[in-house]
Amino acid sequence: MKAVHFGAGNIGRGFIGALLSYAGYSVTFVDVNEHVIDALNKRGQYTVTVAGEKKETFEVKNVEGIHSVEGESAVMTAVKQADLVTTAVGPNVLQHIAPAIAKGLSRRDSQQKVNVIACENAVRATSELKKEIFASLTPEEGEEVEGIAGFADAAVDRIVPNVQSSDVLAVTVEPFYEWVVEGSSLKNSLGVDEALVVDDLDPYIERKLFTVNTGHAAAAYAGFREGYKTIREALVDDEIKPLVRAALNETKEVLIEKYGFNMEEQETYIDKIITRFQNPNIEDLVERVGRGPIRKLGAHERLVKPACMLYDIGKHPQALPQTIFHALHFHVQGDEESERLQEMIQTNGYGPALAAVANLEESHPLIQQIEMLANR
Ligand SMILES: NC(=O)C1=CN([C@@H]2O[C@H](COP(=O)(O)OP(=O)(O)OC[C@H]3O[C@@H](n4cnc5c(N)ncnc54)[C@H](O)[C@@H]3O)[C@@H](O)[C@H]2O)C=CC1
Ligand SMILES: O=P(O)(O)OC[C@H]1O[C@](O)(CO)[C@@H](O)[C@@H]1O
Repeated sequence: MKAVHFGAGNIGRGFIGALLSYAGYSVTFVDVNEHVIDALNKRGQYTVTVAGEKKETFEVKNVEGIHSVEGESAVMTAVKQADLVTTAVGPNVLQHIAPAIAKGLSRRDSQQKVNVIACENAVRATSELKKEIFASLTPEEGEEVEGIAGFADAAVDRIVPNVQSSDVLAVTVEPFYEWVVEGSSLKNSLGVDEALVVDDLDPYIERKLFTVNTGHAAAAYAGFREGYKTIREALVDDEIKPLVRAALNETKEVLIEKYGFNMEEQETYIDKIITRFQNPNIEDLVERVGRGPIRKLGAHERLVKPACMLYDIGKHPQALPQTIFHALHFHVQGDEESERLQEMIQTNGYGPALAAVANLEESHPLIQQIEMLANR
């Protein structure tokens, strides 16, 4: 079985690539980072360190790389021959890789099926990728591709921090992982026993995004504001851990209301996730977890969406707006979104800046609450 995976970064190497290789796929990584691609081709394998109570390492074998720009025709050929195409490039990059995937898919043998799965932290990222792919195809090509390619949405959960190492391929992961794939869209069997294939992804993706990612963001943005370097340091703070829990209690209400999750199960899920954030064997920087604040403050994202859902049912969230207010202070040199956000705030103020990035009216109660926090 052949897989082509776009994005040989933390999740690409530390989670999806490793899982696929273990399941028997040969994995061709496509990336813009030539050092990573050269190293993959030179060595054909890399080391993953699992940071549990005991550190364990294993080798991911049967891998190679293609540079996405220089190797454009090789990318097309790889997609043309693949059984599976996956991505972990970041939701905003999907539009840039879509044309190459479209080219490869449109040149396939019409009998040979393929699955496409975007493994990004976003609700229904594969559906977004599919739209971008079809935008590059003629109606005839689109019809052909629709017949042979299964576009399955997915949720990915594993904390994979940045590591400082002289080995460009080295990656450290937490022991926990969960890959949930919506089975109804698959065109053929995924062949990965570790993947959880479900009929309806919505409850899984929203539960994950509004618990793991909301909680992580709450720790990162409050931690950044208080001057902490890592998530673990932030969670030792007397005020930050209660804020994270309060934010997750608010998203818990949304999840119970929308999907009927069991209260106790959700509380156990929250406890487990906070314990994962505090993993003493992982150094995860608040700058990594908070990166890209404009995307994270989007209308369908981990902070604004659950807050708005609470207002919609007549509730008055406190911890989520407080977290959003912290997020509006996130400013890291080199994080282009954080720099742009600060410029927007300086020009227009907190409320209008949030209204613009979250696509809300300035009269929305969340914007009013942010203005109140800003004027305190
Ligand atoms: N790191 C984590 O703990 C988790 C990350 N995710 C999601 O996984 C996705 C990737 O995140 P990470 O692996 O952490 O980021 P990363 O920055 O480590 O990896 C992204 C990779 O994509 C590559 N890339 C960028 N533009 C490209 C292009 N045009 N063509 C090909 N490759 C390109 C980058 O060079 C990089 O190697 C994101 O959507 C993130 O939300 C999801 C769960 C956990
Ligand atoms: O910043 P992104 O793109 O969501 O990806 C990094 C993510 O990885 C995690 O650390 C673990 O899933 C998230 O909480 C964090 O948001």
